[in-house]
Amino acid sequence: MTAADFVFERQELVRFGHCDPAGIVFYPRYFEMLNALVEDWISQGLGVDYAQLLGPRRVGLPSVRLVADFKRISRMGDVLRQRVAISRLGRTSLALNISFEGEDGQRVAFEQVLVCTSLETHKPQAFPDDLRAALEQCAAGVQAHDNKQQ
Ligand SMILES: CC(C)(COP(=O)(O)OP(=O)(O)OC[C@H]1O[C@@H](n2cnc3c(N)ncnc32)[C@H](O)[C@@H]1OP(=O)(O)O)[C@@H](O)C(=O)NCCC(=O)NCCSC(=O)c1ccc(O)cc1
Repeated sequence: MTAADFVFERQELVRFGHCDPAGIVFYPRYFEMLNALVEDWISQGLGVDYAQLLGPRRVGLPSVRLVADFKRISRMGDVLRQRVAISRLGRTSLALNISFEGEDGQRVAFEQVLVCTSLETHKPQAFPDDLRAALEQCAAGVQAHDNKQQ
């Protein structure tokens, strides 16, 4: 995964409330950071309001697969660079690679698969048109960038 593959990036400060008595990030807090990152990418990066999607539009994006590799510890006051890459866009599913990095290198690497569902039936359904168009545009941007590199 190179920098050109990432479609969304931001920084998050590690706070007191993220840490355990050992003074390092407690791993469930990383999953909360991951969830917030994906919500904000969809709303801010893709321009599809996540609260509207889950609320009035009744579209869910539950995770069906989530793998985490914890490579280095993080402490209060660290700034984590958080980056999202699309590894596969299917009919109803979206596979992501997500990286949290500190000054010493990668802290956590996630592989996540989300599935688009109806919150009425909790069954998989195709992505709504606006979300699919934004995801396709995002993935195509990375592709175009990759082609330029070659
Ligand atoms: C989501 C499901 C309805 C999908 O049903 P399935 O029977 O698996 O559907 P399908 O077999 O048709 O698969 C659907 C797609 O997912 C893909 N899929 C399904 N499982 C997997 C796994 N394990 N790996 C990769 N891809 C998968 C599959 O390949 C299909 O892809 P497409 O080709 O792109 O269509 C069902 O798996 C389910 O209900 N799982 C439980 C989900 C759950 O409870 N997750 C944890 C809680 S969700 C959560 O925390 C949350 C946080 C924040 C939010 O905003 C929303 C939810």
